[in-house]
Amino acid sequence: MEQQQQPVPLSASEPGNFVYDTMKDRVPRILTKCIDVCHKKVYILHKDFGEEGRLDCQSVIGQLSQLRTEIMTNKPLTVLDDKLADCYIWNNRFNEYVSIHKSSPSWFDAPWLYAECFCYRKIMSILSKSKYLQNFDVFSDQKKLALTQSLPAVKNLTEFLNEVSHGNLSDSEMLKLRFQDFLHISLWGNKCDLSLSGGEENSQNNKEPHKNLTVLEPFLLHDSTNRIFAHLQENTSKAVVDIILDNSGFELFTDLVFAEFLLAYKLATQVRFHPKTMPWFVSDVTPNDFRETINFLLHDESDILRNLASKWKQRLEDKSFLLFSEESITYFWTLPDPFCFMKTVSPTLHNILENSKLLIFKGDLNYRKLVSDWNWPHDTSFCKALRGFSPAPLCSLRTLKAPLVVGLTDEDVQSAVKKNCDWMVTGKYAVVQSSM
Ligand SMILES: O=P(O)(O)OC[C@@]1(O)O[C@H](CO)[C@@H](O)[C@@H]1O
Ligand SMILES: [Mn+2]
Repeated sequence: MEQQQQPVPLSASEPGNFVYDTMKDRVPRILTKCIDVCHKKVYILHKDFGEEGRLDCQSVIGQLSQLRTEIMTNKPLTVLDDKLADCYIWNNRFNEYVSIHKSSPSWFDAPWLYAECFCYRKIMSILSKSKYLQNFDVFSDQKKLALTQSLPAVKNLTEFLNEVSHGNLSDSEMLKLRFQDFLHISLWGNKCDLSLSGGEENSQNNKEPHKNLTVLEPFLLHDSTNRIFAHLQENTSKAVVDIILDNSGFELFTDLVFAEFLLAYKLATQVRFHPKTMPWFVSDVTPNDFRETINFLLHDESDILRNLASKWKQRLEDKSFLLFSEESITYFWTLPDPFCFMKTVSPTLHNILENSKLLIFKGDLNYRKLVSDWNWPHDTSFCKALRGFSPAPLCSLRTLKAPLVVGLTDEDVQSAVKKNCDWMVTGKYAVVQSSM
């Protein structure tokens, strides 16, 4: 029996793979877009705040440019000197790394999860120290555009939800089929991600996301949907479901629609949403994005969208939708830590999740953190890869955009490799995996 290698964290230390290309090309390209966005602010800040405003903006641009150069030339990461609540935790991670490795982490040699997350935390640090850009979301315009360009799909999905709501789902088999539809629509909504696209527009161009879902089935390498449905059908008296969100725009809309379906058909009594506490991986949802999305739909010219958005506004008021926005709870989601550290690092959040009936983790970065971003053998069980993280029954709805995956058989892997050598990193393939 060959001794299985101990899995290790992915890193960009070896050229010629997706992780290396991400740090060498895609992350610098995302930073260039940030710099361009800030350049457009110089004129406005100069007009509104004179020379002081212009200099403040130029200083941010200079620091972002320096960050980009440091990444591209594999310089060491640094400690942070901002006043944000999690600053000490990041500096603890830096010092822990130095004490183990006897040298500072560098952008290509540090674990990829640490380095990539640190890049977005560094952007936040630079903006937080500026006088006039400290609350500026440098990704805001890209996230707004992603939503407006997905409007045709948003409208068609709303019509589908209305049709289903007027249909008869008393039959459990019909309910299961519609559950499958809305879960899969939320899953495939994860393709709309601006980090993988390097910030390039990546909205939902399939205008009828609820049709031809069967066409996508060959790309769904593992599907625990029925197991998840069975779990939600058990004792539905008090059923809190948590959605740990990923991308704003179309994906957020599909998550809201899925949550609406769960509540309308009594598969949940409350849905709690977990956004990121700061702008993250370009398109990840902040509390502001969540509120602005509902507010944007509230003012759409179509009454079906306005009606749905006003229902969701009401749900936020009656708490059947609950949005976590308090930084003392949300900060964990933007740390570099694998989720198996949550109980120690953020016991408050872990306690909250322990009251859940089901935790739904959306997207690739959350998957990476569920499995510690380690290069596990593909046939490692999903539960083993969680390394003991289980505050409640959980599942992951993930389109594959990073070179790691667990819970697959050899034939699953071989058939995907045959079709597309980049099968793990294009977002074309997906898994629905659960701890149950
Ligand atoms: O979490 P998401 O939005 O599904 O994907 C995030 C992502 O685009 O960024 C990282 C690479 O830059 C990978 O985890 C993945 O490709
Ligand atoms: Mn994302």
